[in-house]
Amino acid sequence: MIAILGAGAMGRLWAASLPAHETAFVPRPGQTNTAPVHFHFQEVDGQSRQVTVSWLNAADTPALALVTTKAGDTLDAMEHLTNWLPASTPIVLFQNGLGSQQAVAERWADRPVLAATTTEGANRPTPDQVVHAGAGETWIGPLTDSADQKLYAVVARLSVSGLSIRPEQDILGRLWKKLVINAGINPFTALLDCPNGDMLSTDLYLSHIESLCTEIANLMNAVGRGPADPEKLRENIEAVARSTARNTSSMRSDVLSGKQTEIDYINGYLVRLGQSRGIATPVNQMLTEQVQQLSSGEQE
Ligand SMILES: NC(=O)C1=CN([C@@H]2O[C@H](COP(=O)(O)OP(=O)(O)OC[C@H]3O[C@@H](n4cnc5c(N)ncnc54)[C@H](OP(=O)(O)O)[C@@H]3O)[C@@H](O)[C@H]2O)C=CC1
Ligand SMILES: CC(C)(CO)C(=O)C(=O)O
Repeated sequence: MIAILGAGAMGRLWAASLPAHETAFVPRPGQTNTAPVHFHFQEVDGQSRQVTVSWLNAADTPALALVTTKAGDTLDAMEHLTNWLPASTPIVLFQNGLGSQQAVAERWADRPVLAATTTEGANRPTPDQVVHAGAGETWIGPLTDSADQKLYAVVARLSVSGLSIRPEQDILGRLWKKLVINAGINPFTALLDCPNGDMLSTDLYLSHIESLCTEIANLMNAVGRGPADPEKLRENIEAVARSTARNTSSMRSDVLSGKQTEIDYINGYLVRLGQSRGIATPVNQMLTEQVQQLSSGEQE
């Protein structure tokens, strides 16, 4: 049995892709409605099928747990999850950005905690519909000592889904690469309310991207994630913006649907890191504050 904490787009993608009856969603504390969850799942090729997923019950002892909550919900949600899980059960964190993964790994340092970064794309146009919008790759790697020996078994277990999964010893390195892309695309597209490709020609983007990349490179070099060259970071950001030109970024999508964004774990993480290292991050700070205002409805 694989427990999935977070029955949103990503959690449902995994539930639909793994063998039927092998997964169960973890209920929230005090949740009374434990009727199975039914939803329509649309595959990448456009075919649809009905999926049914049960809720975990007290008698279940999951062999693996996937945590597919948003970054900001993860630490609280994990408190509840760990009551259900044997101490040896591997836990895989799927959050974007950085900060939440390290917080979980520190809090549960004795448990096998792993992190994943994925380029799979899933969305939920209506509550009972999930669309697998794009096939990608998922990289999984250990965050705690006891996760090391579980890595290959976890990858094998999840590969049954048919999704492309690979082991990655330096998962924090991969998360950093994704963080750079998200930090350079997500806040601009949310503030400009535009698809990824359209930000590239805007004044907001053009007047800040050079300084943003310099701030990120300074941080990467300071924390041993270098050598990082601002010009190269910019090229990587722009290559992804062009290859996903018509996409709505997850941050723009969160703002449009009135959800909490993950800005605090993307540019906000970089601001906190800068504060702890004495490195100035004014552009990251400005973007973080503006997106926070946007999603709290304070912006005019
Ligand atoms: N969707 C995608 O294509 C991708 C997503 N990711 C990352 O995966 C993570 C999840 O994303 P996504 O699935 O899109 O987000 P969603 O908002 O669709 O799903 C998150 C789910 O977690 C639930 N949740 C929150 N708190 C708890 C809790 N305490 N206990 C149980 N469930 C809880 C939410 O419930 P409720 O809605 O009721 O609040 C929601 O159903 C994010 O970090 C995202 O960046 C990464 C790459 C691609
Ligand atoms: C790469 C990018 C920017 C694609 O939209 C993404 O990961 C996101 O939207 O969060």
